Amino acid sequence: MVEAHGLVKYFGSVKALDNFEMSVRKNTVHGLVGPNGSGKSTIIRILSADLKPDSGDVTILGVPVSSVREIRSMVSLVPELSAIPDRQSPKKIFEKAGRSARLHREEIQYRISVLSEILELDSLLDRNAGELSLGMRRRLCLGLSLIKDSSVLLMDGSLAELDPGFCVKFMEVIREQNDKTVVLTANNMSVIDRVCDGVTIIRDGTTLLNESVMSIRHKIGKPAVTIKVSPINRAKLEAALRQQMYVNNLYTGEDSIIVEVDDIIHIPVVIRHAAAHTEIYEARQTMTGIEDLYHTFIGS
Ligand SMILES: Nc1ncnc2c1ncn2[C@@H]1O[C@H](COP(=O)(O)OP(=O)(O)OP(=O)(O)O)[C@@H](O)[C@H]1O
Repeated sequence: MVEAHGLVKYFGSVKALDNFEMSVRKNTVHGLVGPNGSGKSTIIRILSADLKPDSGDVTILGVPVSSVREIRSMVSLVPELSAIPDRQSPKKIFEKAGRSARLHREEIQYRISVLSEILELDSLLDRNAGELSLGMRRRLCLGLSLIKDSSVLLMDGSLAELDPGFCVKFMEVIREQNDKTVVLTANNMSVIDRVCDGVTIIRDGTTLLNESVMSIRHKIGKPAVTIKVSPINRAKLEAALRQQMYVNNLYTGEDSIIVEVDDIIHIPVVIRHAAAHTEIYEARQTMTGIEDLYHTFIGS
């Protein structure tokens, strides 16, 4: 549905995206997670046809992002908080957004009533937006992206300051509509674990993992060992481990490897195997889970 392949983007001499890859399935909520400065906003800007990549292919529902007009009609970017005027009421702000989306008056009023109920803003519609709490202004931003009926919602940090219970409920409403795909960015895995169907982990503009959250969850609870190893012979070690019957999965981070095994008794065997190939700096028994994977990948 959203496909990004071999994306490269420079800002002057800064390489913000370096061969970035991402696949997002239709009608899913997909998280893009990575440390500060890893390239998340750059990707969101490219997906919203606000920024051109230097090279690579990006399509949304088969349409290349270079078809700016078509992409903008399919995609809605949740506005930043700074786009909310303090001295106008949420109702007026919604009405203005509805008119910009060329909706009829009745349609605008209908959408305001539906959205304000979903966003629990009904009792605040006539207040000045500047008097609303931060979370309520965030909800208003989400509502503004929903006033027109777009197939793709892009949320760049838009769930910050929102309580987790609301985020889960909100995404359920989006899922029930059966025709919306969400790409959201986050700096931590808790939001991904709660609301996403798929996740892409990015570091330094490069994709480290693109997988469904379900398949990651299936791995939770499986015994694993995280080993920090010397780079010498590391590739050979990884190839050798992949050959072992007792190794279920192997994830490679910058300086460590997570080896998921079928039974806890195989953990010492993995460590012996690793020691035969290269120097081990640290070995820690873990259970594979979303948080573990993330920290291994980004090296924190
Ligand atoms: N307009 C710009 N001009 C110059 N450099 C930029 C510009 N936009 C982004 N960058 C650089 O590109 C890299 C990626 O930035 P980006 O904003 O995409 O990261 P991010 O993952 O969204 O970060 P954060 O989590 O802090 O919001 C950074 O090194 C950043 O300094």
